[in-house]
Amino acid sequence: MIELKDISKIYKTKNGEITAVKDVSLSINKGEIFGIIGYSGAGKSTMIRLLNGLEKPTTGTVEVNGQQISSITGTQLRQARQKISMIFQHFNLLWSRTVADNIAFPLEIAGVPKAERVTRVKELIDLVGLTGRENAYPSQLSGGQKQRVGIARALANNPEVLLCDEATSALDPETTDAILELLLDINKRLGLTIVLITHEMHVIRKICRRVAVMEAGRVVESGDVLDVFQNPQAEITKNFVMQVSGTRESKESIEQILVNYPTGKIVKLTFIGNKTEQPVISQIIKEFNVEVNIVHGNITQTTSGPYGTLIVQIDGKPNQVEEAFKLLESREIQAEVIDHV
Ligand SMILES: Nc1ncnc2c1ncn2[C@@H]1O[C@H](COP(=O)(O)OP(=O)(O)OP(=O)(O)O)[C@@H](O)[C@H]1O
Repeated sequence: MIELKDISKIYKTKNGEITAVKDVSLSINKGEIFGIIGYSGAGKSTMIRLLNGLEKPTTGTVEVNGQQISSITGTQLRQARQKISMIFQHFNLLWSRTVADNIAFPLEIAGVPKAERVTRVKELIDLVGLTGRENAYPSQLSGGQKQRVGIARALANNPEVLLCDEATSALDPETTDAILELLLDINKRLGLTIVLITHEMHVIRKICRRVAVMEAGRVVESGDVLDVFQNPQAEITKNFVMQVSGTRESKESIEQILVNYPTGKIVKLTFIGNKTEQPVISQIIKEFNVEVNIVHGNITQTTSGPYGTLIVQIDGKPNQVEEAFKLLESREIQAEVIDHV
């Protein structure tokens, strides 16, 4: 559906060249929700602009829905862009138009006749849950409602791809979740391909099936969300995963435990899928006569299943601790010994 091949984007500025995107190759499947995560300056916005043809890559090719966006121009590009819609962090609504008229705007531009527009706007208002608010102005809406208008407007011309540029970054956590649920629902109902950029792992965890992690213009890691959560490779990915596993907060407790309990091992266990439901801790206590102190525990849902982390101190005779590790390994539970913070 979307193919990025060896993309680099170099901006020429007064102060020299800036490489915003470097050697990126990515494949995004039709109908999937794909996340691109990175801190500020990683190159995410540039990636979005390359995907919708607002920027041309310096090298490499961008193909969307069978069309090489990176090489077409003029009418051809305008037509292709009608099938690539976008929602924004600050909604970008027209403040002097009502909800219904904002949603009708792209239909007017596409030359859709009035009667058809009215029907379509009604459908879209129902789809995003804004029934009853048709005649309100953006200034009378909450942030979540504004983003619902943004989503309805983006869907007006039946796009194939929806690009989400930090679409929930201006919203509070509850509203963020409601908007992410709506995106998930739209993805399921319409089979729409969604690419979202964010700096929040929570967003990735909640709705993406696959993720690419960007740092300094490069994709440093990519794969299925659960795999990346269970086995993050790059340092930056580990930091992002800590955002959802809550292990960052437990740093102090681990420091304290290392001081208070110099014996035994502090271990981070990572469980995924149905392994989160196994009673392994009670089993290692019973079978190997080890002591287990729980330092931190957390379980969250991803679209591919649950993901849990548990930080424990395991103490006992060395051979028994070793046996306990073997049991964990045989259950495919990842155990990582933490010997410093
Ligand atoms: N039009 C431009 N001209 C010059 N440099 C640019 C331009 N657009 C982006 N850059 C630079 O490219 C790099 C990547 O920027 P980009 O906006 O893509 O990152 P980002 O991950 O989206 O970060 P943010 O969330 O802060 O926008 C930055 O160093 C930025 O200053």
